[in-house]
Amino acid sequence: MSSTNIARPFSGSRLLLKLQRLHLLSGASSLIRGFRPSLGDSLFARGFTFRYLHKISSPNDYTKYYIPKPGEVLDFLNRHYQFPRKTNNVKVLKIKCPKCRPRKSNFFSIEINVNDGTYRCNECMTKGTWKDYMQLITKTSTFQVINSAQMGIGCPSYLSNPEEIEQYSNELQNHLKIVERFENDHGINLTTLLAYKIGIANYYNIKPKSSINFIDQETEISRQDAKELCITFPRMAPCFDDQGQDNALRNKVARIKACSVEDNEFVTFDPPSFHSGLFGYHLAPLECETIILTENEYDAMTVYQETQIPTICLPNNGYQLPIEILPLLERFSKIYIWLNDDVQGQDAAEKFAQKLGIDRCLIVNARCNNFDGPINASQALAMGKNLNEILSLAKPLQHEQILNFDNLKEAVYREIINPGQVRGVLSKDLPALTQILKGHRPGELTVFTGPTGSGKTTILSQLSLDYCKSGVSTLWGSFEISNVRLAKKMLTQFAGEDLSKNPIEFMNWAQRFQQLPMYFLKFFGSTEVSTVIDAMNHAIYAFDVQHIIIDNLQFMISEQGRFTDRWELQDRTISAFRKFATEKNVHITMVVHPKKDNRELLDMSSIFGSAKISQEADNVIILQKIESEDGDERYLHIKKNRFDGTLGAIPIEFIPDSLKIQQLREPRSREVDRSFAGRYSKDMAVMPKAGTYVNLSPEQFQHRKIIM
Ligand SMILES: Nc1ncnc2c1ncn2[C@@H]1O[C@H](COP(=O)(O)OP(=O)(O)OP(=O)(O)O)[C@@H](O)[C@H]1O
Repeated sequence: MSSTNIARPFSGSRLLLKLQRLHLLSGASSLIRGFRPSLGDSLFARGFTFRYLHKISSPNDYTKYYIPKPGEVLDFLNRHYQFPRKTNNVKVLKIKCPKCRPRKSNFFSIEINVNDGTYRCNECMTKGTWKDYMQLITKTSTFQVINSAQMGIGCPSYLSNPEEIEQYSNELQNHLKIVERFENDHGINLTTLLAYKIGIANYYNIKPKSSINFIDQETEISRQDAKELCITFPRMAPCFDDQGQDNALRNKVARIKACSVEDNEFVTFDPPSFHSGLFGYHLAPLECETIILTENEYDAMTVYQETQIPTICLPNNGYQLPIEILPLLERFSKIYIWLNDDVQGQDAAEKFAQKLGIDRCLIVNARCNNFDGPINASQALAMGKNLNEILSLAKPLQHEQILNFDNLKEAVYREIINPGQVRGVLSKDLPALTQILKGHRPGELTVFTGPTGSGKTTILSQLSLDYCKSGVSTLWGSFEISNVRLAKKMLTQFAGEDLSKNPIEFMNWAQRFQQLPMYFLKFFGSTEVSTVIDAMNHAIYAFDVQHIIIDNLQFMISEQGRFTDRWELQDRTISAFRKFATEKNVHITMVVHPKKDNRELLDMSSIFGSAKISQEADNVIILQKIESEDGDERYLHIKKNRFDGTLGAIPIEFIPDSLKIQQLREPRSREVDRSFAGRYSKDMAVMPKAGTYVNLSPEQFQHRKIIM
């Protein structure tokens, strides 16, 4: 490869000027710090320099447009023991200055505005925005959230040569059938495809288990990779190329999303780990102030084709706007957010508007109050709607505490026509769990308990992976076992096989795994609740986390509260997590150990601590273990379900190779099932489908019988 074409990492003052023009300076310091000329010719070094943008995850990554939510400033101050004093102005509080050396004269010298978080010290004259204050107070070490790639699982560099990647778009015109398909199925014409640099390339092993392993002459296991023709959707990022003739700041491919031509369900990213870049970013000229953000590539191309306004889409599969791309959007003063006009899409749109700064965002509703209107831009085009008109009706996000009937009406209607989305994300591995709980919903607290070593972590690992594969961004707080052990368990479950028996497949599965929105807290053992909450807050802002698993409560608060009652500390902790789940609209699953007693079956009263834990929980699941002549039998026993009250139990079996559980289709021991159901006849009396006991309506309950 000739070195003259290599895009070099950012350096020099010219670059700083250009970045200033682009409003990218907040990321620039980290870029300069990330400059590593000694990396030589490695793929990592040959790639594009914007990878350095996502090195730092700290409050500094907040956009300058960020405005704290109502109550956020006070909540943060209390959590960090700042105990503010009142002033004559209700909007202004006095707090200590972290920069001034504590003296009597400068006590409470900072005045902070509780609405926007701006502050000023009357002693040292330091002043700044809310993000500056958060950074002053919070130690960066608090934000210890990592992903699987940072744990060494997966592949850090490109799968293909970055120079080859740049050529993919030239291939499109050799595949006219694919171009025709875009035109006929989506109304997207060749000019638009070329503008977005849509390409064609071969990728390997996109479909799970598609490669073939065989033993060659030397009796070594080899693998034959399965080739897949893919449509490529490039994510573009600005890159400084000072080897070029005009020293220009260009847009280069930072990452590729490749979708199988045969079946667009099969998708891979190259490189697999996240790199900051956006589909269609290059279409926004330097002076451009407005941009549209859509859900996917098809919507982006449709909107651009119809409006000629630069349009980008979310960079990953699912509702995630990673913190690394915020600097790319910093230069726009107006951002239209055009996601699906349904419950999940509008929830995400509001969250993104908050993240990007509500004052510069407008939310597009494709339906435009028309109940049978289109759900997204692609449908709007297919229905012959005028996309410019839809865009012109976009509205800013309402202040959270001011709701008028119109807002409510639209939201209620969205819930009525999308009951499935209200019920939550379905479990693919355990349909019986969906049958009882109806789905995995944001804003809820699930308490999970069971005897020691009965498989709680194993089941939660599997379930969290199950939801994560459906796009639920997940954060694991494993306070008892190390993240590496947990990730190894999860990877085995993800592959569905014992990879130690088939190590040749490791890299293939690891690459897939690292593309999931799965994050881990680095804390281990006893950790202060406020520190954990800070990190959870950060993970929600940075990675749009929707599900948080705490394993387990006792380990997290062990060695704390020595002088206070342990039960009281536990109650306070559970209340804090309950409040957090509701306020941040995330699902928290908390593992709580049971009390030590001799009962064979656990009950609500078996949960360690006071009754507050089960009162605060929306769902209580007990992993029951019953000894029988054929070994032990386990059940997932749903003891509380605030959503619709359905309770039940699911007999499960364990598959040691994949470390997964599955619901038992044929009861192994009828006697055990009969005795279990007998004891819990209030919760369950009938077996409507093999493998599940679900409770009955009061009328049916009169005539209950056990069907086996
Ligand atoms: N249903 C099951 N049947 C048999 N073995 C299981 C089952 N589930 C998990 N195991 C195995 O039992 C061991 C302990 O599992 P796990 O760590 O998930 O239990 P736990 O309940 O979380 O433990 P602890 O109470 O220590 O937190 C693991 O080796 C796991 O592979």
